[in-house]
Amino acid sequence: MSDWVIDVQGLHKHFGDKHVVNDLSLQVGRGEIYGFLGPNGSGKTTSIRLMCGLLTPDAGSGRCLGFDIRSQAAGIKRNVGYMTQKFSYWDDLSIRENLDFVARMYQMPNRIEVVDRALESLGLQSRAKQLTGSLSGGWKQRLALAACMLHQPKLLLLDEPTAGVDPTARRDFWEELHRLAAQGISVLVSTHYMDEAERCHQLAYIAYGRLLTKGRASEIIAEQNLQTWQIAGQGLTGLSDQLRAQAAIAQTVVFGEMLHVSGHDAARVEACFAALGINHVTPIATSLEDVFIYLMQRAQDNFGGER
Ligand SMILES: Nc1ncnc2c1ncn2[C@@H]1O[C@H](COP(=O)(O)OP(=O)(O)OP(=O)(O)O)[C@@H](O)[C@H]1O
Repeated sequence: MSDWVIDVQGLHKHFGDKHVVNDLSLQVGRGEIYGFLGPNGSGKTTSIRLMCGLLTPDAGSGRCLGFDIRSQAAGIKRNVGYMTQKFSYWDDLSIRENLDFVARMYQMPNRIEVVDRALESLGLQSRAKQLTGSLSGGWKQRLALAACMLHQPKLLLLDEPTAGVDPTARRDFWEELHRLAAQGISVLVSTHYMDEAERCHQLAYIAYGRLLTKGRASEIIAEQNLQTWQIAGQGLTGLSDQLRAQAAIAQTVVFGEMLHVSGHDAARVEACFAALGINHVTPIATSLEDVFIYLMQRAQDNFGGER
């Protein structure tokens, strides 16, 4: 048996004539936090569902927690913790009742004890009787995480777990994920947040159903071989358009009062700056966000019309 917690090859899934997942191969190791990124509708949720046996692939094969994703889906479902994109607990049940419901679903013999332990680790014992609907977004996400950990899964599949949650609550949530990873639990997590992507051990970027790149953040950045400069100031949109029209400029992105300009050939990019009389330019490290914007743009150019 392979050491991978997730090991899938060549997965394909169509919905009607839409090719939603196109040749996905992915491996996730023990204790690894694996980030799954990509624009809306790129196939992240569908991929997660294929990997945990909730959907059957049209083609491809693989294992999750050692179970075959096609023939042993029930085993996977019993052994993973899956946090769906939408909060899926009952607002009009108390916190304890929601946790107890999940413990019943997993037919846990020692329900009261398990729920008590979860409440304690959440620091919510004193609020156990509070209606779940009255919790803040951040607390709801922590409750959802605790609920999908009740049966002590070795793998968590988290679909945009922190969407719409404030930065402090997101930070707390990620600290918890790292604590779990340090205990050997693997996490596959989809996100749109760059700071979260940077906190993952491994990343995969998917667009139009295809995996465009995977690896550590530093490897993904290095692989694109982009050099980046920053221009500070006002009225950067006009300058951005002007620069983007130059063949040597691969990409320009405005971040508030900063413009990031990227290209593959430093001498040619600097020649553009000189020709346009731009002299307040600082070379900076290319960020993960620069690279993802670049990959997305190229994906649109390459196969944007296919789906
Ligand atoms: N059950 C379904 N039937 C038909 N089409 C579907 C179904 N589920 C997803 N799709 C379509 O498949 C595509 C990929 O959807 P998916 O939810 O996997 O993307 P995603 O990357 O998770 O998006 P987001 O970031 O918005 O959550 C979308 O075009 C979506 O409308």
